[in-house]
Amino acid sequence: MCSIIIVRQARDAETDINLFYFSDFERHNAEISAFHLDRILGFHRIPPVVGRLVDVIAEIKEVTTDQKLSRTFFISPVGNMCFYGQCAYYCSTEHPVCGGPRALEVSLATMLPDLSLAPRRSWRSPWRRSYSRTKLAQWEKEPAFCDVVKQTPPYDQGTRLVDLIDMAVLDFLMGNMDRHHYETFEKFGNETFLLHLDNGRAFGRHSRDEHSILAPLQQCCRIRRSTFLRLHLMSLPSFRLSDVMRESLAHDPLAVVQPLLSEAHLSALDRRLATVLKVLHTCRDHRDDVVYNDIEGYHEEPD
Ligand SMILES: Nc1ncnc2c1ncn2[C@@H]1O[C@H](COP(=O)(O)OP(=O)(O)OP(=O)(O)O)[C@@H](O)[C@H]1O
Ligand SMILES: [Mn+2]
Repeated sequence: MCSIIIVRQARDAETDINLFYFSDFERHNAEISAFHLDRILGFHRIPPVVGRLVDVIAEIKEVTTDQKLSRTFFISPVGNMCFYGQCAYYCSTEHPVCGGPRALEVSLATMLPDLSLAPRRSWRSPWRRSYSRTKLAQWEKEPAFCDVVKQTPPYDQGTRLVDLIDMAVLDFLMGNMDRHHYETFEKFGNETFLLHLDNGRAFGRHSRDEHSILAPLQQCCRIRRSTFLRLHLMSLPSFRLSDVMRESLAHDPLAVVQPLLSEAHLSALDRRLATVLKVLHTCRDHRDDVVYNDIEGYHEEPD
């Protein structure tokens, strides 16, 4: 296990609407919830992430061999054991990580094989956001941007484009604007799946939907048939996405402390799913090449 994210924000707090997405905190419950959502959507592209209650004193302070980390522990005015560690941003007394008084919620991600055994390649997403407060990215200015992408390797062959659109659907549902890159295992070349790593900035807002995250779907009007069928299934009352997510997240060890996602975040999932299906409906009204058939021999199609 590796890749720890620590609780920084109350579960119900919404990200400040005046913050750029790149200034948002990363949330441990978002990493956990993203793993569950990715699996429920049938993608299986996020390595398992699980919640744990860690004892700040017994499991960090008393066992660390890192002198620099050790020196950042302190007891807060209300008697909680806190630390701030060493990093470029948010590592100061003003941004402490505190136990209550010593228990701390964290997420742990399954460690991928070492890079020496399974090298990975990082790809810039064509729909990445500009990291500037003033500049627009090319995809925000050009309505026919997808036509360019479709002719550009590796998106001109195989499943890469529909895989990217799967990732956009996942990100729209959980409100993740922070998908600038994605990774693949080098060994499989371009005939491979995408890894959906780094989901800590998802589930920041439940009262707003960020439509621009859906740009790849909206601009390309293309989707895997398996994804389309799964989305349709999750919109039916007996398989409602929010219900399946609630049930799935209840299995996480942290669920006994408090639900991993608040009800507001769960119902945002249903609302956003309806939006994705609406976009697909509009696409299918205008084009007949929307559905990429990745499951031959299955004949039923939802409306
Ligand atoms: N489960 C994992 N196992 C092994 N390596 C991982 C895992 N998850 C992420 N990584 C690697 O750790 C690095 C940082 O991860 P991540 O992107 O989540 O952090 P970040 O601080 O948000 O980075 P960035 O600023 O690039 O967005 C990346 O190089 C990624 O490949
Ligand atoms: Mn990141």
